[in-house]
Amino acid sequence: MAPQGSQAELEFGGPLGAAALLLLLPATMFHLLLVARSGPARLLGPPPYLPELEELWRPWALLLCLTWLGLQAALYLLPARKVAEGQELKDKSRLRYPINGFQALVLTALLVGLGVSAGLPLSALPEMLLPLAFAATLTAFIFSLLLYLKALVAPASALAPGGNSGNPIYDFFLGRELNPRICSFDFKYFCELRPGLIGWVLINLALLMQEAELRGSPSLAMWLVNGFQLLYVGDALWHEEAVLTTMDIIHDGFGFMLAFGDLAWVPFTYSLQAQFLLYHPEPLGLPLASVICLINAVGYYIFRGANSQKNTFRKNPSDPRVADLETISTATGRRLLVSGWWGMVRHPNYLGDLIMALAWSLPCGVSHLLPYFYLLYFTALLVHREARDEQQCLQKYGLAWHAYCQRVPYRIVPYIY
Ligand SMILES: NC(=O)C1=CN([C@@H]2O[C@H](COP(=O)(O)OP(=O)(O)OC[C@H]3O[C@@H](n4cnc5c(N)ncnc54)[C@H](OP(=O)(O)O)[C@@H]3O)[C@@H](O)[C@H]2O)C=CC1
Ligand SMILES: CC(C)=CCC[C@@H](C)[C@H]1CC=C2C3=C(CC[C@@]21C)[C@@]1(C)CC[C@H](O)C(C)(C)[C@@H]1CC3
Repeated sequence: MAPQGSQAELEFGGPLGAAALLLLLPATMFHLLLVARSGPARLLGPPPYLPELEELWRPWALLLCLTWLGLQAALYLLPARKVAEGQELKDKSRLRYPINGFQALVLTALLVGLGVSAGLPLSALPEMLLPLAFAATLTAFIFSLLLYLKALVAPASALAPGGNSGNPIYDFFLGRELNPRICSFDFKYFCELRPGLIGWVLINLALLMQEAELRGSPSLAMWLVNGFQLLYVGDALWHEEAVLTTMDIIHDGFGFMLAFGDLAWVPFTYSLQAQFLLYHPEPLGLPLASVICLINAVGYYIFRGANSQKNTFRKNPSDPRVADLETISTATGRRLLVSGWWGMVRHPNYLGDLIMALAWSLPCGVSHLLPYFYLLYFTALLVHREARDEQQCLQKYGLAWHAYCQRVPYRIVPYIY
């Protein structure tokens, strides 16, 4: 049986914060979906109208959602080019994970291509976003409830460091079990990278196709947003193994926050720029488009460089690509990089990610705040995430972390933050 009432410090404002987020996150998502299609598209104003339950709840939407999850689960179960080992767990064991996410993306693209050429009306998807988002939210709620119940019978060694406070709302939100699995099927790893991320680019593509139907061809702004975000998703799946060292996989339990985040929030709010462009076309000239591409390329260069440098170093510190970098030792035996990307700021990967977020919004112009929602939300998420990670690193590395902070004083943006 799981121990109750763990003494770990509560995050996200404790049970009250978790209860507020349980309501606020879905409400924000529906607000964004409604506002994006409204004429004024005012992020901060009231929604244009409140939809009736009949507009949200459609059994076919739930069926479509479950079919999508089933398809992605089937692709996950296909033979993988590689099986990777995760970080060492409390009981000293390591879990094994299939590396076939990019293969799932390519196979999904082939299936969708075949479907479209056989008459599948993909461009009708944008009209279905509201009921689909409702179905995805419902799925995430029910799924999180099942995960919570599953954790009741999990051994103590399988529980996450947070998410086991004894308060049911807080634990339901944060997630109790670290790596919930049935046989070798890992629910958190599966959800983190596949249905939501691939769903996001599919929604983007449907918006691009509908724009082509409405206006004769997709706009340059729509091409850029689709291209940038496809690069981001393709990159995540290509470097799938790197997700095994992220905070979500190593530290966070699998509860409502990640289930809703992965299955509903990512596909329906990360596609906001493309949604906005469908209803609010933005003329974009080649010179400005080139500058925006350059900004995205700089962001991607920093993001990929920093993430790959850390992953290479964590996998094999004597790899020639990182062997010359300066490091400091810690009492745990693990070393910390203090030169290269990780000597510039303490989270260079967040900096690159934020620069890309700016490039995704710029094609939408500056007439509305709405397309900049992702940048604002993401800044808040990463600042909060950075603080959580600092806390965890301080616990892990103690004095060595202090030394690293002295050596590299800025967190995300050099000389600013
Ligand atoms: N698009 C989105 O919505 C989101 C994207 N992201 C992206 O996901 C990626 C992963 O982010 P996240 O999991 O938060 O964190 P990181 O990948 O930055 O991992 C943090 C960990 O890296 C290790 N580390 C920190 N400093 C050093 C150092 N100097 N040398 C060596 N190791 C170090 C520590 O773990 P240890 O020492 O134990 O290895 C630390 O806990 C980022 O690129 C982020 O931008 C994140 C959230 C949302
Ligand atoms: C507001 C809310 C619902 C919070 C939940 C946060 C999640 C949406 C994000 C937490 C960490 C994430 C990561 C990615 C997507 C968003 C979530 C799930 C990620 C898969 C995006 C692609 C990147 O390349 C990545 C693999 C590094 C990244 C990992 C973290």
